[in-house]
Amino acid sequence: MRIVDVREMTASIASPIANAYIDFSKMTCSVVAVITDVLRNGKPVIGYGFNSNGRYGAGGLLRERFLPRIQEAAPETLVTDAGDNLDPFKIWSTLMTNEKPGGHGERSVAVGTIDMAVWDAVAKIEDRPLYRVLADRYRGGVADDKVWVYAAGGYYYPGKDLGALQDEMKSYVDRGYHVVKMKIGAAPLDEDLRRIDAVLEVVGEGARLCVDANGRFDAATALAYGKALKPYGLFWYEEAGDPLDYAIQAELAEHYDGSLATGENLFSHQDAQNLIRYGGMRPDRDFLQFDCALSYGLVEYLRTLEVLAEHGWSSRRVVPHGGHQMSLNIAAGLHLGGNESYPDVFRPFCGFADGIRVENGYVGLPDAPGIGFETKAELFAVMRQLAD
Ligand SMILES: O=C([O-])CC(=O)C(=O)O
Ligand SMILES: [Mg+2]
Repeated sequence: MRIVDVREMTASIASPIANAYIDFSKMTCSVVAVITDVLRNGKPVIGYGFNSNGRYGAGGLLRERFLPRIQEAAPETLVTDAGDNLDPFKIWSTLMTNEKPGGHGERSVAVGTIDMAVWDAVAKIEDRPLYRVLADRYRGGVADDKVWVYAAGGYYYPGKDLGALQDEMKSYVDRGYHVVKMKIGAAPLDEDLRRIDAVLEVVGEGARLCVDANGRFDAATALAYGKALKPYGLFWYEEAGDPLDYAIQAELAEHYDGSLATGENLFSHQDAQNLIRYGGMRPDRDFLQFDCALSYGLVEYLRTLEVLAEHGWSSRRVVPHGGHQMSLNIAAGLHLGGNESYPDVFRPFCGFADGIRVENGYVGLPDAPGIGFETKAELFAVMRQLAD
């Protein structure tokens, strides 16, 4: 078998929401299709991927550098030795030819998007859901049949008052979520505390709420928030300082004894290792949020999980950013702790299979081959444009 074409396009995920660092008024997302010559029901098997959210589409990198490397490679160098399926590891090495180490920048987004499409194709060619493929390859055949998810939202947007924030959070609880997440850091501390109090009126105890500062705070502000948040007993306090400032993270961990979470803006296993070495993260209570789509894909994620294991971290402490079906498959197949979910924001690149409801904070996965994009009509309507 072989790859016959790789295509990309840029889709908009613009909306008026804002976190403490950016608004999403111009946010875009790359979508990639890997088209193979394998036929199912007379149609070619196509793998799809997209680049999660928070980093813009990587169309320039894809068109100028990464897709040509696949197109120019001898087809037999991209498949398994038996020649019966794509080999994500060989494709990854081809993509990374003549790339220096370090300074990971956003090429990791381009590679992560292609990697997602490759794994979708691999599982479709095996005619099985990706999480089952992963469990067989890496976890002795045992997949989790449901994944813990939390509802991420609570953004700032023009005209949004406390009542609207409460309505939003109540609707997540009504839809089966047990834990919700809201943004902090775009307002002064006292106003954020009023927002937190308002959300807790709706969701109940602090253990059902995460807060996310999106890397906005300097050390003093991170600590001041930490002090004010402590009595709430929150589920976690996320990305307080700059994601690459491990000293802030470590200092916060010394003073804040509740759970911390970070990692969505770390894009390689080396960066993950630096966080573990220097960021003061505690394997008994903290959470790691690396997002494969932003960080060189699942091939690299496997290396990241290995590094974590070497440092004594359980894969159950990993709860990826991004709320996408790829991470949901990885969570179920590789025994992560859960996955983010965006019930409402980033449409249509949010949410999971149509018709599978969240129950008591857990969501199941469809039995469809691949990642399951075809089970999410609104998203697949965008992706399939690349097939025509
Ligand atoms: O607002 C964003 O950039 C998304 C984010 O941090 C999250 O989902 O944790
Ligand atoms: Mg975040």
